[in-house]
Amino acid sequence: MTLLESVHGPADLKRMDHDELEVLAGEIRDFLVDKVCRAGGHLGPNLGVVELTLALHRVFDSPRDALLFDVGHQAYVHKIVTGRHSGFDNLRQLGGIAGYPSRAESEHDHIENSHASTALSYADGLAKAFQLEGGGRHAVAVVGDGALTGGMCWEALNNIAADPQRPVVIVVNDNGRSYSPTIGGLAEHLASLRLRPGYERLLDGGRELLQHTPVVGKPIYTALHAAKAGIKDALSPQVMFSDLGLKYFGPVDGHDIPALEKALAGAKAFGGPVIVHAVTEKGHGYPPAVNHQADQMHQTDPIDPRTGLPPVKGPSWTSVFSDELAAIGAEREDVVAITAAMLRSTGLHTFAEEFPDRWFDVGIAEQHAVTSAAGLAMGGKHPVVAVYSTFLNRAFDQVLMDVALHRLPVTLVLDRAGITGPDGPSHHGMWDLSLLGMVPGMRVAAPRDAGTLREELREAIAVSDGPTALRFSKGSVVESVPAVERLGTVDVLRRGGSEDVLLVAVGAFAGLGLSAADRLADQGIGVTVVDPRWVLPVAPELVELAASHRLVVTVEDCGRHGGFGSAVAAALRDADCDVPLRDLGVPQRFLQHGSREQVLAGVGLTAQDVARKVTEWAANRIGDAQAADEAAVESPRD
Ligand SMILES: Cc1ncc(C[n+]2csc(CCOP(=O)(O)OP(=O)(O)O)c2C)c(N)n1
Ligand SMILES: CC(=O)[C@@H](O)[C@H](O)COP(=O)(O)O
Ligand SMILES: [Mg+2]
Repeated sequence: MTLLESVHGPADLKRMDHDELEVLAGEIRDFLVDKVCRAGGHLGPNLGVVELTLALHRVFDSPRDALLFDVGHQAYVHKIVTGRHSGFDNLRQLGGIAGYPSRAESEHDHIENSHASTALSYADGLAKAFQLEGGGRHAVAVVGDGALTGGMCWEALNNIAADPQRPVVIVVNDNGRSYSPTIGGLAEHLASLRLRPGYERLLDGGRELLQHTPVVGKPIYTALHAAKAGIKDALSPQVMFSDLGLKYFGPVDGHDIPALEKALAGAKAFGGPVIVHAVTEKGHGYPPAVNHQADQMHQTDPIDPRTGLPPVKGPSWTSVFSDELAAIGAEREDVVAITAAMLRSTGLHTFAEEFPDRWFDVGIAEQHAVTSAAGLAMGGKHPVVAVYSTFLNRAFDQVLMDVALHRLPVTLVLDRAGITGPDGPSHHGMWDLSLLGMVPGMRVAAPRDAGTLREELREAIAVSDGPTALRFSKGSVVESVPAVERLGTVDVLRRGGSEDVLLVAVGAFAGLGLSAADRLADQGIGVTVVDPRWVLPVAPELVELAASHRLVVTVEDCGRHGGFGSAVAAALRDADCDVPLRDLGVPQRFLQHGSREQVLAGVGLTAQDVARKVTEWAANRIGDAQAADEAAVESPRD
């Protein structure tokens, strides 16, 4: 039996000596490479926190002490040592263990939200609760250098530092990177701390040396001790944290278990707000990750563990956007690009390489990204802010009040819109249409293929009197889903041969709509399928089309509450059009992880499901409508 197999909980770690822990760390690394290469996941971040996680579980007493992981993508080791290593064959798969902490999986898990920069706020709240309960428990937040660039962290630090008697342990997992190297003044400050020997370590070393230096040692030590404050400021510019009222321990080698345990034990005993600055290496121990130029295997699809290479894939929504924006950038020098620490994964890297002065990485700070874009627009630029759909949630007020209120030409590009799959409930991009539908003057496009993505991106960037947004899915994209005609902004993809059913398919669901129409045609139900292209506001041509059919069905890869279907229903009401409408979309629930296809099937968003539902509705509605037509003929109104 390996040491890893002998670990069923943190207590097993506390029984090990440091030699055994070193062996265990090696076994965990081999385990991570093997399992994550097969399943995909966050290999780099987790390889970087092996020793840190072991030390945390040896010094603190989870779950009595709360170990909080910011984002949570780096919690695989935590899961391994809390009795879940057997679940890694199904990591991030339907029914398998989640890629983030999961309260349903373990009492050791707390934060399920994978949105960054929240852990310190949770820690502040938990510390207050522990204090009210009489103390004795520790709130320990592990936050990356990237997450620390998020605004919520600084709101939390301000509060955490407010009470010097309230223990909060903040462990900064500083590997110098988000996906790519972390940017900004804070990152520079952390780097300056990393480059200086830890003040405590230097003091310990000096004390040791002087106490063993006969005769002159003692007076020199006494003099140095008197000058301690000045030495401290000079040796390690930790003043930012200490000026905030936070005790600082570090920098500590994040791969040295004894050193980590010493610092964490000191922090645990301190009894107030304290920072332990652990310096780690993303991908540590696995050269293909350490040397991975783009992002040190921050998040990887299944790869060959020997080569570290993923399978070659076709064009993706992101790659099409990436190339088209760069082409637009060559034509429009007012176009600038903004990323929130996700340059490559949102496809802005091509633009950045071609126009090095016209792109900005703001850190994991979507709120700042949007309002900074508003500033750029006020300055005569046309900013393109590329974020994952789900991360736009935290910048809603900035979109509403900093951009739309001023009718500024900012274009939001929402990648990973709709069900994403393996990253679970806080990553599905199922909120954007409901949010943006509330924003006066906002225009939202949902391309259905590579061709319409290029076209609608250009249309969006051509708008100068207000905000626009584009939303598209995660993964591969088809080049073309052809239209038979265009009515205003609406593309007709298929004429149903009758006026029975109008099926309005949003974005990537165009293919789904056409497949459902094929099934319905086999049953003799004529379905006209259209792609609205610009989904918000609802186009008048769509209302006209609806009015000429007996039943309207909308299908969207977004939450139903306040989504596109709701907007169409409102537009029909406003036009006094009483054609019955049924809206299909993602149910307003938190949906667990699985593949995109599995999650969609789980909520009835397959061609078969859509065809079955339309059949039921059509049978009732069309029958009713025909009966009403016949009645009208027999006894015309007076
Ligand atoms: C609000 C938000 N924006 C973006 C992301 C995407 N994201 C996931 S992990 C990550 C980088 C985190 O860097 P860091 O905190 O340093 O952790 P590391 O991966 O280095 O361990 C980003 C940008 C996110 N999870 N949440
Ligand atoms: C943790 C995080 O927010 C991302 O790393 C997430 O895993 C999205 O990954 P994709 O880029 O594969 O959608
Ligand atoms: Mg980092």
